[in-house]
Amino acid sequence: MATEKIAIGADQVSAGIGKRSILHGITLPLAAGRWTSIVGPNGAGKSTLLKVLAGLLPAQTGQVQLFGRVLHDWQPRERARQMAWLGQNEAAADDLTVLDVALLGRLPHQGWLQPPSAADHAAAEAALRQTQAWAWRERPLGQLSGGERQRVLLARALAVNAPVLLMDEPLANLDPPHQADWLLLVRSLVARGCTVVSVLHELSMALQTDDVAVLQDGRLQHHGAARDPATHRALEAVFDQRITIHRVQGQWLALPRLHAPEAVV
Ligand SMILES: Nc1ncnc2c1ncn2[C@@H]1O[C@H](COP(=O)(O)OP(=O)(O)OP(=O)(O)O)[C@@H](O)[C@H]1O
Repeated sequence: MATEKIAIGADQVSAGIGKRSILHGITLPLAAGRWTSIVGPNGAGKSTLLKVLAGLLPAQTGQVQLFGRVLHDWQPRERARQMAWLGQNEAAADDLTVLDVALLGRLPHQGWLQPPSAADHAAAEAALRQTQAWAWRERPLGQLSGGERQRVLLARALAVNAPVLLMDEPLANLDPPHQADWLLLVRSLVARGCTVVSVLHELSMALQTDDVAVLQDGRLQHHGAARDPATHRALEAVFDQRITIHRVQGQWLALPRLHAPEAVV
């Protein structure tokens, strides 16, 4: 990894909220053109780490670099063009139409008080088509189901056309076919050089990514290739051996261990 170009990386990052310390000395360089999932038990600090990488929460010590430049040295608009964000349970104005929501992803490309250009409309349309949400473009966001809404918010992030895409629980509310579509979509973005970082609870989905960062109690326990047995052992360990990882029909799957580990023969 040392010779690879790093798109975004945390260097000795510690962070917290109020007086609560959440992340402790995390160093996580993420190579350009790779897809990394951040996984770990509830409360491990996954969302907090993603927010620090996005610059939405300041690091208390250490720093985050985006394409070799410290995050707070970037101009906000310039940074917003480089890095798109899809948060968990994102608030969005329910009376905006689906098309207007997707166009919000184009704000970093627009001049102050400038209306969206033809290029902005084309990018929003392409993003909505990619998530199969174009047919709803005139509908208010508030009238959509949870999964439909998620696909529109994903389109808003895609419309940015940023080289780095950070997503917190992007699969929330998506049905299995749309989860599979999302996997294929992200694969195609990564094939075109995009760097993707996603917090994923669904371990079998996380095992489809290139690399896995395993967090526990605010510390990075492991960072390695999704196919590496050492990564599988790290995952089983942070989940108290309550899951096991198997290869089934060419894919790695995490299965729940239904008996306590000591009872397994
Ligand atoms: N606003 C907040 N104020 C205080 N503590 C917080 C706040 N937000 C999160 N925390 C705490 O920080 C820790 C890490 O939270 P975080 O949301 O990053 O975990 P996570 O790994 O994403 O969890 P989950 O898998 O449950 O989504 C948790 O113990 C949580 O209770």
